[in-house]
Amino acid sequence: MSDETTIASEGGAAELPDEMQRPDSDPHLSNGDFSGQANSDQRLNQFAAPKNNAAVHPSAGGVHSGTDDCIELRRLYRYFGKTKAVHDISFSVSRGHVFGYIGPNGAGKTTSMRILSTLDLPSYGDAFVDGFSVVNDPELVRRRLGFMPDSFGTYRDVNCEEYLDFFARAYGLVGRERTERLKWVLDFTGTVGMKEKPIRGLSKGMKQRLCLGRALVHDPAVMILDEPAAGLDPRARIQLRKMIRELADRGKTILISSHILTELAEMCDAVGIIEQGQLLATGSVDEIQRQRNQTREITLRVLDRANEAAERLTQLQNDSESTSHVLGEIVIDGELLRFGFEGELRDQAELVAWLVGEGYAVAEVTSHRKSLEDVFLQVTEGLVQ
Ligand SMILES: Nc1ncnc2c1ncn2[C@@H]1O[C@H](COP(=O)(O)OP(=O)(O)OP(=O)(O)O)[C@@H](O)[C@H]1O
Repeated sequence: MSDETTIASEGGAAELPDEMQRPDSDPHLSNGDFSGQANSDQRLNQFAAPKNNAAVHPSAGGVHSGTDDCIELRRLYRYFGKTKAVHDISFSVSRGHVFGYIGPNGAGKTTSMRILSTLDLPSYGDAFVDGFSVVNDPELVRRRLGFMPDSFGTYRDVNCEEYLDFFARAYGLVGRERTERLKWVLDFTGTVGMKEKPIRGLSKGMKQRLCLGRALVHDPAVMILDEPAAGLDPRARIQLRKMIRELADRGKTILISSHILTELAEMCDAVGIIEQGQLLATGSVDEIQRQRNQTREITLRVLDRANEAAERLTQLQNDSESTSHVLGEIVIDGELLRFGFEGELRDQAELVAWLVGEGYAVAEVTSHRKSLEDVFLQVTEGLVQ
């Protein structure tokens, strides 16, 4: 996680080529309105401008992408001196989808999320939230976005309800609308029972719920969640996962970073794997697994003559040069034969049929692709800048 207070002093983009330089500023110091600065930089316009098929958003008077992409990163760069925290990242997330952002420590996840949340500016490129540019329309972005940072703020002495009420007021909610919204948020996040508790007395899981509530209080279209499950116990993680899926089913678009890869695999419609500021792979978990890894792990339970069956399989692999599948080394564990298998499901079915045809009693077949965790380890190299 980056330190918010260091942005202004360390925000140079020294390594970027001249034509890609953007004058830096601290968005906090500029009172959140840096659209003037961005507009004055003509070099930004090629990326801040709408796509060819873009339409003008009628109500807000700004620019809408005209597509169903609710989050879009377009050739995004963020350098801190020599550190390429984000280097030419582009991807988009469709409305109502959950996108998992996976990467090792220091990969650039928080940096990109902070840019999307208008807490930092890109060195080059742009990002769009519900069609609005974080560079040119940060105010419009903020109204559509709920950000859950990976650390809680410092409001320790207020209680949970006062905390949520403060943010609801800050977003301009008044009267019955505010009361009803707060009630919904407390209900949805399961924080009703602790609404009068001071924040300093909350456990980690309770704080995470409250933080999610804060991000939801103005009913944003887009949610950016930076490692929301960090430090939660298994039950709380399952509950959080359900909440996130439910929010997506209600039409919210969600970008979520996590180190708990199996969790992301279950919850996300698509994932992006990032390392050293670069996007190494993107797509649905299934697509990435298929692209990166044709290998399935197969386990067969062969009754009576497992050793002999293993020998015949190895012989078959060595003899037939023309087969479309490849068998890895076979590990024998009693009745179980385990091996990697590169090929289609149909090839696998044919292999099992052949064994049965040869008279072996194949009692069980299990086959699965490598997990997201395996693919992650295969794609990334564990490099740190
Ligand atoms: N304000 C800053 N000043 C200088 N360097 C920074 C700053 N913020 C981030 N960095 C650097 O940018 C790189 C990416 O950091 P970032 O926090 O985005 O990674 P991350 O993927 O979120 O990591 P983690 O999973 O550990 O939170 C790191 O090398 C980090 O040291």
